[in-house]
This record gives sequence, C-alpha cells and structure tokens, in this order.
Amino acid sequence: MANALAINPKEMTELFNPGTQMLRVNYYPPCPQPEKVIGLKSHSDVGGLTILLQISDIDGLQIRKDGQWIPVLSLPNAFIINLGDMLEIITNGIYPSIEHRATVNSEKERISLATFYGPNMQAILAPAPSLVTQERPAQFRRISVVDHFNGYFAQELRGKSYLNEMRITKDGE
Ligand SMILES: O=C(O)CCC(=O)C(=O)O
Ligand SMILES: [Fe+2]
Repeated sequence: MANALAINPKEMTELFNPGTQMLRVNYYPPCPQPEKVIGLKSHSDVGGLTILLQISDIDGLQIRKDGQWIPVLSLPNAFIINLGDMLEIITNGIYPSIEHRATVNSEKERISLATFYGPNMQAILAPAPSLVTQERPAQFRRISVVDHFNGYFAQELRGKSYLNEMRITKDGE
C-alpha cells in the first residue's frame, strides 16, 4: 500500500509495526421478521485491515456505496478484505474505510469471523507527512491510538460518525 501511494514505507510501518491482531466471532441467530431488526449496525472498522470469513453460505454483509446498501455475496472459502478508519487517516483520505452492516436471515443462523489488523498501541495516528501537501492539506487531526480507540468504543456504532469527528473542517477546527 505504501508503494502504491509512493510514500516512505516507514510512515506506514511506524503505525502498524508491531501491530495488534484481534478476532471477533459474530453469531447472528435467525429471526422470523428480519426486516424489523439488524444483525450488526452500520459502522466502519476502527483499525487497519479487516479480513472477514463468512462461515456459512448465508448472505448478510452489506456495504454502503453512493448511499445504497449493496449485498456482498458470500463465496465459498473466500476472504473479504475491508479497510478501516486508521488506514483512511494515515492515507489522508485517499483509501477510505468502508461503511458496512450485517442483516439477519429468517430461517438460518449466520456466523462470520472477523480478524482485525490494528496499530501499535503506543503510536500516534495522523495522516502520513508525505501525503500532506499544499493541494491536499491534512484531512484528519492527530490523536494517540489509545485515545482514538477509547473514543470509538465509547460511542454506539453509527456509520462513519466517529471518523467524521476526526476530520479537519474548512475553518481548521
Ligand atoms: O458479519 C459480518 O459479515 C460483518 C462483521 C463485521 O462487520 C465486524 O465484525 O466488524
Ligand atoms: Fe465491521
């Protein structure tokens, strides 16, 4: 990714090396009225990369694109790769994180395994200096990784609302 962006790889490795790895197992029981509930509310993952495995062949994951919810069809033995908020910040918005949610099925349970590749807990999160230019000023504020995690987990999941709080607005706030 650093190569594709033509940045000094150190700017990326300083944030993610040594990184953290977390695993979440999601279990969505069947619901007779699936249109009235949501399995996992709309959110973007907080960290770097998410590698997701849908265990059963039950669809449920949806991504938001141009304001529309698009189903991600489950392919047998295929991983789904999601970009998280910290990658959006370090790439100064060039690689946006993906907003997604999970729905439930009326008859069958669904299980997914999400592996989160996250940052060094001692690091500071900010756009990579070489991606901050006069034409493209910093889009996000500097914050410690710990404070960023604390802020993210203190809120309920609501789209990309927490990342949006990190955005520097036009008047520099
Ligand atoms: O179950 C899914 O497909 C999505 C899981 C997810 O978004 C998460 O664990 O963060
Ligand atoms: Fe997620």
